[in-house]
Amino acid sequence: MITTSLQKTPFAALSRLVSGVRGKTIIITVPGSPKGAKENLEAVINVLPHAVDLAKGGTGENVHAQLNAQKTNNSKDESGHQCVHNTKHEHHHKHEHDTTRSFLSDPLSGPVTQRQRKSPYPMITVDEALNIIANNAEILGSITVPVNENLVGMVLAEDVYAKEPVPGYRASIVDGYAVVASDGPGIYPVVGVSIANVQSDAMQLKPGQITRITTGGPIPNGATAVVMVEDTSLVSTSADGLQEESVKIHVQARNNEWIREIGSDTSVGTVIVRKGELVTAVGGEIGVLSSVGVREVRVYKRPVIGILSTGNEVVNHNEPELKYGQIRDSNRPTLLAIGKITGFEVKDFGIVSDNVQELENVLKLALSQVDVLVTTGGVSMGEFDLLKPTLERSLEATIHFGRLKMKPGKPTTFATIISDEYKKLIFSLPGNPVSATVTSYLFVLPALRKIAGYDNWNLPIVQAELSNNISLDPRPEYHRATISYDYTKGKFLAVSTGNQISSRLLSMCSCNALLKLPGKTDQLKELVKGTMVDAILIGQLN
Ligand SMILES: Nc1nc2c(c(=O)[nH]1)N[C@H]1C(S)=C(S)[C@@H](COP(=O)(O)OP(=O)(O)OC[C@H]3O[C@@H](n4cnc5c(N)ncnc54)[C@H](O)[C@@H]3O)O[C@H]1N2
Ligand code: MOO
Ligand SMILES: [Mg+2]
Repeated sequence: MITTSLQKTPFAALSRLVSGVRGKTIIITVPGSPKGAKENLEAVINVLPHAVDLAKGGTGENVHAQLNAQKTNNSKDESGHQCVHNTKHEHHHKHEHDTTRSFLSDPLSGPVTQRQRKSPYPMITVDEALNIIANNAEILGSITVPVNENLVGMVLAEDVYAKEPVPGYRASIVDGYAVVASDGPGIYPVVGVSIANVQSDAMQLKPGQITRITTGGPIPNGATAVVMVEDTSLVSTSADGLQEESVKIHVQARNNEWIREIGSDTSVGTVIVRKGELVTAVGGEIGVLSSVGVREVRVYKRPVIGILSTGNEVVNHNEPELKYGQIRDSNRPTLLAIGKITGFEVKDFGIVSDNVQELENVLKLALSQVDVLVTTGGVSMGEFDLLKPTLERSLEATIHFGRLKMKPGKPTTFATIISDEYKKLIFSLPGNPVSATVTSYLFVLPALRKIAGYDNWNLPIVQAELSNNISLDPRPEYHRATISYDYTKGKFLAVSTGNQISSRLLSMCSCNALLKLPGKTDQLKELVKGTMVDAILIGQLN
């Protein structure tokens, strides 16, 4: 079965087909895919009568006789095993068992002549891909965490209410004098001082009296307003001249003027943050939670992301010198930075060579430690592009898609694997640096946001006007641009970052938006300056 499959794809060498005999029963395992199952079964179906005969304890002579009669071509290998070649099978080349064994030990030595020449993955649209990802990205559960600056980027797993009122006591909004408003303007004795500080109890104020008060100071019982110090004048002092004895109030205070009532900023029971809302870096959520005495909140667990680069030619970016054919790893530093800045915990799994065993080992190690694994490189049609077969065959991952109708990012691959009861997501992004970066924003980030519990996990989109003509690509393009708001025009303007080839990382520099451009048609070959397009915001507006 493997020999036949190898003529269709070198990945057959990764297959773990097992056949054997238990008692008198022949057991043959075939791959799960209908196509693979059919091909493999067809490869052995003609020898089954012979095998069954032998398994039943027969000599095989009957079958030999039949097969000979059918002019089936038999040959014998050195070990004496029968090797039956199906007459229907056409041999375009000589294949020997030694070669087969070497395929098995190292698929990379499989003959390139037998590689697949068409991708077996259907090309689906970006929207279809996003739907598939959304259906697989699940919340990981929730944890209780303290309220502090580390809460930024987390999403609430519960509605949180104010436990205490703010302010907790009637407080002055200004520096001045607490008065009984109905007393009106006039000269009054200063009977006390209420500064913003701990106090044993509220002071008492009777009509005809005033107290000095500072901003935030507790309003004495009986006071109904505060008059600003600017609206008063000193009349008399204590004998030593250090204290105010009486003060003239120049204005008519209104009832409750300059007083913050208990709970007037935040009343008990107010919803501060709702389930599904993000604690932003703007600070409001953390500030309010702190102000009302909420010391802990329940938030969704944030996914831990693993990042690795693949490729024999890829070396650490800080390598002092490059050998001929080597390339510095720009994908890993980029993706680590994106993961970190968007608020997720990232783990670095380094650079993995294009070797099935090494890939399998590192992928397994990474998947034991992370919720989402992001790899770059090795997903297209080259004979060293091993991610897809390794994921499917060595890790038993389910590949949901392996080719997208988009530029950059065509070979973007998405797989899942059930591990530790959780469904883990694997994004195998294309190796081209721009493709890896763009697809990490378009696919990985929304998935992370959905797992982290965001109500709205999609990236924001605004409309922007093209500042240049742009020729369209046959595939819908995610064109890198810098957008900024033009106040005179009252709209966003988009300036292309130049040559958009997927290897040119400079096109990502100063880019804050991905323009969604349609694929080229006979009717529409370019978008002209002035056209309004959707711009997916991936960076800050400056
Ligand atoms: N016959 C076909 N060839 C290619 C197709 C296709 O459909 N048919 N697709 C092309 C497209 S589109 C892309 S995108 C790339 C994707 O390639 P892979 O994901 O297989 O990535 P590699 O082959 O490993 O590398 C591609 C390119 O990127 C460089 N690279 C890889 N990793 C890094 C890194 N960490 N840092 C910097 N640069 C990296 C690598 O050296 C290659 O130049 O396939 C096309 N081919
Ligand atoms: O789709 Mo590839 O990502 O153009 O370069
Ligand atoms: Mg490749």
